[in-house]
Amino acid sequence: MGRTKRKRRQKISRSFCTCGANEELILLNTWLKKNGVRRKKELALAVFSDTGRGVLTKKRIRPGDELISLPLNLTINVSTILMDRAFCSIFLENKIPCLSTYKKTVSFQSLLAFYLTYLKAQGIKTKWHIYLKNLPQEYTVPYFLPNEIKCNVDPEILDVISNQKCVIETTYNIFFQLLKTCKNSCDSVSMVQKHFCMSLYEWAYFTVNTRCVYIDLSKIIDLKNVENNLLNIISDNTNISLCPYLDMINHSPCARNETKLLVNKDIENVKVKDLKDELFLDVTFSIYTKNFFDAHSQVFICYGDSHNLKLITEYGFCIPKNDLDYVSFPFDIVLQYFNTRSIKVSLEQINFIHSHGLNKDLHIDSKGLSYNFYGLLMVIKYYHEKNKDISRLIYSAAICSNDSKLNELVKPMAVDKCNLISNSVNELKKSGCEAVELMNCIELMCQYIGILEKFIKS
Ligand SMILES: C[S@@+](CC[C@H](N)C(=O)[O-])C[C@H]1O[C@@H](n2cnc3c(N)ncnc32)[C@H](O)[C@@H]1O
Repeated sequence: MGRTKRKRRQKISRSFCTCGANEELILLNTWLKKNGVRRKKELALAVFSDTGRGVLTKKRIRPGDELISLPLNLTINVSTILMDRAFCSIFLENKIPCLSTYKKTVSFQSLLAFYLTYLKAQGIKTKWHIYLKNLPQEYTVPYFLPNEIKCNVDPEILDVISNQKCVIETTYNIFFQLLKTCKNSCDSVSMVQKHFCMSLYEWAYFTVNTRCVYIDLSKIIDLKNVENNLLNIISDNTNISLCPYLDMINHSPCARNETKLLVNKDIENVKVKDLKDELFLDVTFSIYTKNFFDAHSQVFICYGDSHNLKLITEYGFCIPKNDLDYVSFPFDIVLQYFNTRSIKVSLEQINFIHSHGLNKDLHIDSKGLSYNFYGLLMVIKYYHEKNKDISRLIYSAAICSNDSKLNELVKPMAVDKCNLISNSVNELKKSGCEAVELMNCIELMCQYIGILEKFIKS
């Protein structure tokens, strides 16, 4: 390749602009440095044309390199909440006996979101205000789509949104009630009482959803033997934390990384009552990459092997032509379909299907029918045939699943679904709405159409 061509190519691949002059980000960098963040000097924040804001490396990065290391007290984790006496008082000094009334009813994610609204309400009075200022103002998840658009969005996506709505509304109502009946009237509590509203809570919920990192603190803090503690209302584990700067790194399915918690050996099983901010100065959370990154390219980590339904609904972005995508067929819909085609399914067959778990994970992906879907169709087609040991047949399906008669059995259903999705996509395109969250839904629905068309042609 000649020099001019090489230069032109470099220009094309450098589709980003750095954020060096952004005042908020300069403040964030200064604050992080002052508080002990260690990160590769060559990392800088930049806005990329394809992924938006992310982390750029100015020099080549190699597998094994540490990207960022944060002292634990520079992350917002379960101990941050437990050490915040005023925040805890909302639950512990309340007219409602909230630890028993709401015992195991609130997910840690919801509590962390509530804590974020509490911090946000403090304005510049919280030590986190520079971090909070640099968080996105809004999120591109379909949860925020207007109702008139949602009616044409795929039911799979709508299912996730409706679960999110249910969790958000239930926990919002609990926190709203607790703020009303809280007996502590210190400044920080009054501030959150004044500012707490649904839009702030939704923002906080999706901030946590899109940015949290898994950190298991169970070896450091004794979170089991706690009575009369805010933790009593938590229904799940507390292993998620907000990590400034680390949460600026975007996702790539090809990225590989690992995290390490480096703990001073004196710190072990600390009792909740003994928690102190200084304790965690010597505990650091580090992330290491296992990839090469060229100079002047974006650094990525992997948020987990995720199909687009999850990426779109939980994180607000999608990966084009994601191999992990699949089209689901709920069992009751499949049964309805058999009914309309006069394909008889006996009670005996239904029992067999349930006892072998073949009523779950029924889907089609780019390789064809899922194992369970294939097994289910075997039961439908061969269960009553003499000389066929159905259990053995299902077992053999794990090794070889190329009975084209079984595909034919459900192709009309795939055709119907494909047409339905195509019509909905056309309606969505007609809406004129160009919001990222809608474009992502359309991308996923088109991916579903592609998967189904391939299956129908097979
Ligand atoms: C942990 S944050 C990463 C930093 C974020 N871009 C920012 O500006 O603060 C996760 C969010 O970044 C965006 N994101 C991450 N990976 C992406 C990708 N591959 N393509 C597009 N957006 C991505 C999504 O909005 C996601 O919710």
